[in-house]
Amino acid sequence: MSAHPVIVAIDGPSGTGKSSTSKAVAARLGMGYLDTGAQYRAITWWMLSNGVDVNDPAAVAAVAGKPEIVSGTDPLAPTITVDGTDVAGPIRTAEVTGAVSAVSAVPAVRTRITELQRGIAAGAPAGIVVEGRDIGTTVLPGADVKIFLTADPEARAARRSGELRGTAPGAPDLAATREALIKRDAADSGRTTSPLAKADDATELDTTELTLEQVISWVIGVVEDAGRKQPRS
Ligand SMILES: Nc1ncnc2c1ncn2[C@@H]1O[C@H](COP(=O)(O)OP(=O)(O)OP(=O)(O)O)[C@@H](O)[C@H]1O
Ligand SMILES: Nc1ccn([C@H]2C[C@H](O)[C@@H](COP(=O)(O)O)O2)c(=O)n1
Repeated sequence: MSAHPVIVAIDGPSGTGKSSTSKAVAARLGMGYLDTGAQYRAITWWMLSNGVDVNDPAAVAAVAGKPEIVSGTDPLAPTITVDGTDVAGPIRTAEVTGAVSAVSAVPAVRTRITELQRGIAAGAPAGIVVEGRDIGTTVLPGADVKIFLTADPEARAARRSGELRGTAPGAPDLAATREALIKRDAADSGRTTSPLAKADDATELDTTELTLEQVISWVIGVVEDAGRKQPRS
């Protein structure tokens, strides 16, 4: 048996396949799964729903401790609630996507959400795959496995655009999707507190030319290797 439940950090920009890969890896290995972007989206949704000016960092910071955000970590049925309300749908609107980078750049928001994430990871009995932007660098610097996924903006925009066309009538075209994605990456990488970044000890995988199944298999291989290397108890 492993000395402790394995913790896997998967970071990278939007559309690189973090969520799809993390969910599948966690499900196949019987681990928990945490989508940290959903938590930042949830607090952003709450700010917008409560009339907080998301472009005023002081106003956001003043109420950052108010909403109660609860994440369910079953990879086959991940959930997210704010003050008891299921927000899995509302957090994916264009309005939330457009505001989330500003809200998540506020240090008080990051402190609050980081504490939440660390608590969830520490309490995961079978280990957990945590995906986001700063998991390997800041949230869980001691993670057993750190992976940083990348892909060309064109591939990422095509993936997102296909996904949006399938679910949202009147969704933005490929060029608009690419532009929005690059803008969000720049904001997430450029913020002062805990920006999107590869940890020095993370392994980078470019997924541009890979199928989702190839990425999943590669990550499972890395996680299984790390489990084998753990000291036995
Ligand atoms: N290697 C791949 N090849 C083709 N499509 C992929 C690949 N990886 C993911 N996808 C598809 O791309 C879309 C975006 O993937 P996913 O949501 O997992 O990315 P993400 O990195 O979590 O993005 P975000 O940070 O914005 O949530 C999904 O429709 C997914 O099925
Ligand atoms: N660890 C994280 C995860 C996410 N964010 C912010 C920045 C993203 O643009 C936004 C939404 O994430 P997504 O749902 O697209 O994965 O949340 C962050 O700052 N740190």
